[in-house]
Amino acid sequence: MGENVAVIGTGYVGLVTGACFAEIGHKVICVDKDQLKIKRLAEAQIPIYEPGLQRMVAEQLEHGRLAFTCHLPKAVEASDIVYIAVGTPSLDNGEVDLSQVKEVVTQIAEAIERASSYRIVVIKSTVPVGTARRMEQMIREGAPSANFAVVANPEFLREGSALHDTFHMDRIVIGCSNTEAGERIGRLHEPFGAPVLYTDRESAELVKYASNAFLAAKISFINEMAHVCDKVGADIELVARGMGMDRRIGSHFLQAGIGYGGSCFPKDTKAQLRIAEDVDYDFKILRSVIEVNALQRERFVHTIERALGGSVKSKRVAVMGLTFKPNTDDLRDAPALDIISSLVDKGAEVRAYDPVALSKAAPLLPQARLVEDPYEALQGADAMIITTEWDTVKALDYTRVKGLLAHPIVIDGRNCFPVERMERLGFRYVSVGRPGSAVEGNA
Ligand SMILES: NC(=O)c1ccc[n+]([C@@H]2O[C@H](COP(=O)([O-])OP(=O)(O)OC[C@H]3O[C@@H](n4cnc5c(N)ncnc54)[C@H](O)[C@@H]3O)[C@@H](O)[C@H]2O)c1
Ligand SMILES: O=c1ccn([C@@H]2O[C@H](COP(=O)(O)OP(=O)(O)O[C@H]3O[C@H](CO)[C@@H](O)[C@H](O)[C@H]3O)[C@@H](O)[C@H]2O)c(=O)[nH]1
Repeated sequence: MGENVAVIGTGYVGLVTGACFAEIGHKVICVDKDQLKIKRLAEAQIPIYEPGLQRMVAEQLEHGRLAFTCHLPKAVEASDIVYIAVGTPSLDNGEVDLSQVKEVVTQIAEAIERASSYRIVVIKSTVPVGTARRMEQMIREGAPSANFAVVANPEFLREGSALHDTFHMDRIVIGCSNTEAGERIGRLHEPFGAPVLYTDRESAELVKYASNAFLAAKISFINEMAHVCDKVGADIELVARGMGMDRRIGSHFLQAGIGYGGSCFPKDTKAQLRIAEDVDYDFKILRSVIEVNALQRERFVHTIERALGGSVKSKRVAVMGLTFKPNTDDLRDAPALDIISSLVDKGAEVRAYDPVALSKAAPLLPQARLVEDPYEALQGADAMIITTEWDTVKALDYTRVKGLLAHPIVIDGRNCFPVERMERLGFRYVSVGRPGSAVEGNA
């Protein structure tokens, strides 16, 4: 049976959640305080690049199963289940900024009090352990006579494959203190066909941070192994493949490169570290994971310097890819941004290409020339630098690329090509952790 669901916050998570719930037959109202965004969404104009999402939103709007509003109280009144999917960014000290969550919880409490019928409030935003319990207290204080339950239901989708991830979830984690409310949230998800794990709310909140921290650890581990490979002449791709064939390890998240970025791993690893510190626990592994990831960007800049004879001063470089990974236009904590800033500080002239994020990147990169045509970026450059493994970058005509570059040097932070292929084409090819493509000198 379809439920009436309100989703508060129309960022990646809110929008994908709302559209997918509508797709499986629920009636969904998405709420945001950004009026312009809501006006555009109501016309099926999507502010993010996410394959398939625009079409799904347009179809669900047409079917009348999806609506958009700025009016939170009305949406809560019209719904039995209220999802919170607002942002939880990092503060400078690594702590999670819960101001967006607190703001909506206050408004939800007022609306529930007025509605005077049962509501399930679900926190989907990534929040520190204990937040669901504190939300319940906040709502109780703001709505003393309300009948409600608070459930923790963290989100595990990845940007760029968000719809696929939602329809092929490995698991749904539902943290609740009230079994009936938890089971209703389980039934809400039934059409997705994923296994459900019911937990207490604190454990559900921690599953989210633990999962991101563990995946980030896999990445930092393989990046450290890549440095060892460079020094001993082994091939990180083969090492990762050999490790991944062991089902206890698994083959995912063992791609060496320039480190993780994005809106989640950097902030969530810092938040988990902070959560541990708050209970007087020094989470040593996680501290190293974060440190290694920061170093990875610096090391890549040193690799570029060494490949260009020791300095990038007055060198022109073409940077391919700005987003933190392909198939998204999200630039939050994208490694390319730090790498470009550092190259510019060291005196390089940077031209950068990205297939979808140039307009979002323009205010963030005033020091670089942003170009829509990758070949224009490469014309006369001293080196090509690959920072995001976009298909459009991998599919360039590399014979033409070689002809355009002033020096045939490709420094690939994402190991896009077999070393032999690039050598055959006549490039000096520098990549991560592979024999024949390391650059001399210490990392
Ligand atoms: N982005 C991802 O891939 C991803 C995946 C899993 C989990 N998460 C988590 O999900 C949460 C949301 O992430 P996101 O990337 O979608 O966030 P976002 O910052 O892109 O979007 C948040 C939205 O909430 C809106 N908002 C803020 N305050 C509001 C209010 N008072 N009323 C109505 N709307 C309000 C903002 O206008 C914005 O549109 C975060 O906790 C994040 O850690 C994100
Ligand atoms: O083997 C790998 C895999 C990923 N990355 C990098 O890691 C970052 C994150 O990638 P990915 O996890 O695919 O993207 P996100 O969209 O940030 O998704 C992560 O963060 C989300 C927000 O919490 C979670 O919901 C997802 O489960 C989790 O994968 C990117 O910079 C990737 O380039 C690597 O360097 N090597």
